[in-house]
Amino acid sequence: MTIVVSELRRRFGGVAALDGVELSVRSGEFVALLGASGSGKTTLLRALAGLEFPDAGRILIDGRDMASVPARARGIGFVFQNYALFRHMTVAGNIGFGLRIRPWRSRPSRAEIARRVEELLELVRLPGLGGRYPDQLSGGQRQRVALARALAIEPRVLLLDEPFGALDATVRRELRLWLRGLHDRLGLTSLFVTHDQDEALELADRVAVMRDGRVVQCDTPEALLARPADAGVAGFLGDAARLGCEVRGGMAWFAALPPVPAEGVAEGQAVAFLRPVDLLAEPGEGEARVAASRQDGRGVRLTVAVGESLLEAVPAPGWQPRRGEACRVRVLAARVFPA
Ligand SMILES: Nc1ncnc2c1ncn2[C@@H]1O[C@H](COP(=O)(O)OP(=O)(O)OP(=O)(O)O)[C@@H](O)[C@H]1O
Repeated sequence: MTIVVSELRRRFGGVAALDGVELSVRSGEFVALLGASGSGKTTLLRALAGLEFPDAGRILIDGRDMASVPARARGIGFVFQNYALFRHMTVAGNIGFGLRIRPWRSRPSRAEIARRVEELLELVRLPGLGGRYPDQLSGGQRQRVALARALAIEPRVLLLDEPFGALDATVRRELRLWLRGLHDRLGLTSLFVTHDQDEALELADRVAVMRDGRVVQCDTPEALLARPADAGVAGFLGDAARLGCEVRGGMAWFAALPPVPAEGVAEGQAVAFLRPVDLLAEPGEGEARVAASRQDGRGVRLTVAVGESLLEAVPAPGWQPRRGEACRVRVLAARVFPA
């Protein structure tokens, strides 16, 4: 299923929640919607699901205009962070709900619904738990039930709004990798809202960055990090430090770092975004000093004091830096925009 959104607008009083959204999702793609709070992510997802009515613009799903298609007829499954399960219903009751409320003509038989529910419980790795009530499950299990409920109608498009927002980091990571596998296996087309950039960059084929009711860039994680469309996107992604500089003769010049190429950027005051992996700290007398060193999942990260700034950097291979040690910092890459 392809999804094409064009010129989509939705106002709430004085607020333009959607201000001309353009987005195109290919069949089978997993796209993350990433953006600050209030940028319009949930409103866009709700409009796609048919729960919100745009003031203007179009939504095409597999080429079909959705304007007059009600939510139930869109063939879309959705999971919201606070889309609570029905507490008075068992897990099996919750999962089969979407099938039981179908018009009788398309409603499967009771036996067929029971069979399908068992299949879905297997799929979300909760076999045998159909008789439990939501209160008897962990948060992660509940979200998997919500997912099974969304999948019961055999949607081709899946919309997820911070589905794992309330879970702790370890469960969250495990569930998102599992979800990505499920998406691939079922051949779904998925849109996933998050404001966790690691989640977006790890999971998605492409990430659509939203700001002020618009998609400002939609690209692969690699392309977003390497070529952010503007300073706003660059600042939002990749734990980048922001450093003032001046562009002269195709180079960006810093107060206390060596210059880097900045081709195509207008001469004058500019701002550079430097990710930790862009800065290589090497032993030796230089202007910088090691302020701190820590190990994270991606290896050793140094905090180096350079002039007035504290910057995150990676150490040269084989070097075991000590705190306070002098070093030199090489800039491997930088994204530079006019100030
Ligand atoms: N029903 C509503 N009534 C009034 N204003 C609304 C309504 N829904 C959304 N808004 C406003 O529209 C803007 C976009 O909201 P939306 O929930 O889409 O943002 P979001 O990117 O999903 O934010 P978050 O990450 O905090 O969930 C916000 O300014 C919000 O206050």
